[in-house]
Amino acid sequence: MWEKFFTDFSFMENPELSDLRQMAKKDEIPNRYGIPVYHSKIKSRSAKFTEYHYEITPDLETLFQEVFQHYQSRKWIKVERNIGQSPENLFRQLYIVPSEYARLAFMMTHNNFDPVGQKDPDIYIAAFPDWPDRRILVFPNLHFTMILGSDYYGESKMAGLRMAMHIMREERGGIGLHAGSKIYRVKNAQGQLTERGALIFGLSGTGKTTISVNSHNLVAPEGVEILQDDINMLTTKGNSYGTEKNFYVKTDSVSSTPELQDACLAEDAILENVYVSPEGEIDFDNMSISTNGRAVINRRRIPNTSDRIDLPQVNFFLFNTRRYDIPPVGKLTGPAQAAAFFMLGESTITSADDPTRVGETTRVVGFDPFIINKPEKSGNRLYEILSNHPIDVYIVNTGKIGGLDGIKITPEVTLKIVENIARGTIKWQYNEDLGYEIPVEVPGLDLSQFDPYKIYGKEEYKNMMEALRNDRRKHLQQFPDLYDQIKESI
Ligand SMILES: Nc1ncnc2c1ncn2[C@@H]1O[C@H](COP(=O)(O)OP(=O)(O)O)[C@@H](O)[C@H]1O
Ligand SMILES: C=C(OP(=O)(O)O)C(=O)O
Repeated sequence: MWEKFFTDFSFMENPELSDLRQMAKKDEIPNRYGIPVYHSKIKSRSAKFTEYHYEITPDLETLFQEVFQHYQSRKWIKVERNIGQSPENLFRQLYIVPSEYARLAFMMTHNNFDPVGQKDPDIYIAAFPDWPDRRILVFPNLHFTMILGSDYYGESKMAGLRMAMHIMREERGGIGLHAGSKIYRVKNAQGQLTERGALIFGLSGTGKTTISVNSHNLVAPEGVEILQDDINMLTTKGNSYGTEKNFYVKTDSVSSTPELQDACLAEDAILENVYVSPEGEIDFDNMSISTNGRAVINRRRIPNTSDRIDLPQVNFFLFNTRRYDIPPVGKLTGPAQAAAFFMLGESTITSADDPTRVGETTRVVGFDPFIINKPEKSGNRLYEILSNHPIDVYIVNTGKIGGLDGIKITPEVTLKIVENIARGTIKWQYNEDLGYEIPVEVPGLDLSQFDPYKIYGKEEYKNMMEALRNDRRKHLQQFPDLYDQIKESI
């Protein structure tokens, strides 16, 4: 019966962007830039209200009927878009939403690719933003997501990408990753120009976008190419397909990220839950509407982008981790340890997650809150890919060292480290206490102020790391299908 949502309502099909903006005009907050700004009722993803269903029970069938009847007389918009650009790996997505919520259809249309070519839908999303109960129902086997009671665009966007990542793992032999992508064209230690592809992982607020869009002030013939900032599809061949035509960035970092500023105030930006003053000024740093202000921006307005979004070869991963007890960077020992750190998904809670719990440790498999089920399957797939391709994996600490009031590892320090990773110019040494390599020397940087042994003392730090590694091993025991292969590496 769920299919009826996509066939039996009265639809306006694939309206033009300009028509969608017109239809959403009633929701716009006027501003001096004349760009669309909307304030939604729900301002972040409803993770606690997200349910996964593998069969349609009589209760769900009744819910479908009730919802269908309630919305039957409404006018609807149907948006057909592509996730991904390569004919070899794209996903056709059907999205329906009542026409009162044209702003959501507007953002979805802007964010994704035109549906070139004939193709049956791979992904179905039906949004009922004004249903009185909030429930996000995910049906992995049907490739269908039903959004009840949320008008936050991120819920609709991630419904599509969450399902695409699942299909990638279950049906296409690869793995969907919560990671941005970029290409470095840099001189290595021998002075030769090399091209290195990077995937940048991290939970919300840990610097994925900051690192993904940065130019590192490289000068031609050196340079970067910015590909994606959120979701990538890694294949067993070691290449990675991008997913989004444009970016849906958090606007709290716009003021400190010059690469994003123009794009966020351009005529083709769409802002969500960003503050507008009574005089019509847009203020990204004013969090009174939400700490989760967002913008769909034209990716091509970010310097160093091109039309391509796919990464031909992945050479290294960055696991962004915001912690208070590890050095600014570490190099993992090999595929088993990389798979272990992927399963650990270690970080601390940032203000993007919950401003009242900043600093608490958290672990999310794959640094990815969008894995639907069987996380070990993702870990095993990654292990397999890393075992067959020489991909180096680095832990990048974008937090502080020495506790909540400790020494801040600034974006400048992190960006210099990442540049040197790309060049291959860091001198590494194995550290017994951490169980992986840490830098002895990073050209152009003095990392001595971040030395944990100076901050904590030799004995105390050794004990702290021993406790952490024991805790990691204990945590990983919940993944028995992978544990035996990775336990020695921790
Ligand atoms: N060492 C660091 N590396 C990267 N970002 C940092 C660092 N320290 C602080 N930040 C700040 O943290 C925020 C990270 O936000 P963002 O890059 O949007 O994260 P994400 O894309 O992972 O959600 C930015 O405001 C950035 O300036
Ligand atoms: C859209 C979301 O995902 P991300 O933070 O990865 O952009 C979200 O979590 O609301």
